Amino acid sequence: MSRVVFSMGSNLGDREAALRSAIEAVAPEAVSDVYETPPWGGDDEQPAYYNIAVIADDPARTARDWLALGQRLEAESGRVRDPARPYGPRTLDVDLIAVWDADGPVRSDDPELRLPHPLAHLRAFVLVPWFAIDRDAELPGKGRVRDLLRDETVAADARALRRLHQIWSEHGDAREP
Ligand SMILES: Nc1ncnc2c1ncn2[C@@H]1O[C@H](COP(=O)(O)OP(=O)(O)OP(=O)(O)O)[C@@H](O)[C@H]1O
Ligand SMILES: Nc1nc2c(c(=O)[nH]1)N=C(CO)CN2
Repeated sequence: MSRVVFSMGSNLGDREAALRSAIEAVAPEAVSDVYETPPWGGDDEQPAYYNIAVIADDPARTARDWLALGQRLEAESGRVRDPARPYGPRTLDVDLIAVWDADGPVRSDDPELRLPHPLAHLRAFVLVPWFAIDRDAELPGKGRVRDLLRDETVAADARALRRLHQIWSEHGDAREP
């Protein structure tokens, strides 16, 4: 088995369409509503993001496969990287937050794939959508998402998020906003 939690974000172009294409490509088990979130990380001169959390399960895929899929989706969205702005605007960002295989949580220090994602516990735009689709969510090594959301800074950031609308339904009838 291989279960993955993705954080997906977009703040350039048609944000909704970029997220929809990515959702379709991963054949998810659960997808959060869309949240509008202020840019996190200090590069504030850019549009608000649309962020979602996505859970997918595919016994045939390894963590590396999920990474490759995410990177392909980013490229297909037309993402252009600006080395001068590591946290600059992007058409699509697909981050692997955590992956579990048959042996439990996958751990990796490889810069190409760090797991669990080393900054996830600090990011309300990751934790709030994830908690919304899994009340028992746990970030390996950091604890329950429910508890991580109680951190003062994370909680303050969480108050600045705006839940917008549903983007996917398990019955296959993803709704227009
Ligand atoms: N858990 C992970 N999920 C996605 N990419 C990762 C992960 N760990 C390492 N990477 C690597 O990070 C590199 C930079 O990715 P990207 O520019 O999208 O980072 P970012 O999303 O802007 O920043 P952050 O890693 O802080 O979320 C990629 O080349 C990828 O190989
Ligand atoms: N609100 C928000 N801020 C970000 C995001 C993101 O998806 N949403 N992604 C980043 C790099 O992964 C950096 N900052």
